[in-house]
Amino acid sequence: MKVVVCENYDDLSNKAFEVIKEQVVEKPNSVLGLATGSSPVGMYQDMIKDHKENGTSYKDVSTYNLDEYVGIDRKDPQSYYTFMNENLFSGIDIDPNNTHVPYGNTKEDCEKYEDAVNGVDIQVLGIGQNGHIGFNEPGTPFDEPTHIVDLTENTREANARFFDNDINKVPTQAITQGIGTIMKAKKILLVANGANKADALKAMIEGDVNIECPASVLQKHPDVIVFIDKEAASKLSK
Ligand SMILES: O=P(O)(O)OC[C@H]1O[C@](O)(CO)[C@@H](O)[C@@H]1O
Repeated sequence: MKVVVCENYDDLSNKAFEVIKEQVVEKPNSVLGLATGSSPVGMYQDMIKDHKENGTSYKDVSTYNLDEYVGIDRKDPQSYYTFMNENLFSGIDIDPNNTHVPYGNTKEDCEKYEDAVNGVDIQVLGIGQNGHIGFNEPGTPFDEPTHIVDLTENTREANARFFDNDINKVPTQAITQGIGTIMKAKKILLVANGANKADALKAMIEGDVNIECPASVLQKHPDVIVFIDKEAASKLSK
């Protein structure tokens, strides 16, 4: 696992963007695994800016997102489908038919998505304060495929900021790629910033590989690059 401590959020976003750009320029029909949450927003802004200024094209790129709330309308402003359209897809030349965000709440919905997610070249990840990746909460087996998950109180509290600061408005379940799905990606690019991620990053990078910190599984992946700011790195021993 390569860990790069960056000056600040803009710096880490830009470094992460450069990795994506290199991938897409080298292989125009790349498959990107994408994440929501606030962490990758700066990287998405850099992708949009670069597309507009330098013409980097995403027309042959396919994307598969990690997760979506259960029971939310796709057009809801807080759905991850809306998030991706607003924060990335509408700003680049990607073919909407090549973008995929999971949806549904049945075993069949999960199996269908699991079968569709194939050949991901780079998987972008954020990390939850409790070490979750995608919506794989602590205790999730490492070989789990796409599944429906009950969100923890901690995750719902962290996401209440998007729901008028009212935890009761935060959905209680999500559909998420499993850790087994995520680990199949050829390369993993994790971005995180802020002191509230410092414990999770310490457990992910320096802790035992343990299902209590889902992100610790990344220690077993052969090609992981982590871009974090100084605050997020503040609890690392070196
Ligand atoms: O980037 P944020 O907003 O801190 O979120 C971190 C993680 O939490 C989630 O948004 C889910 O709660 C993940 O999708 C994301 O990786």
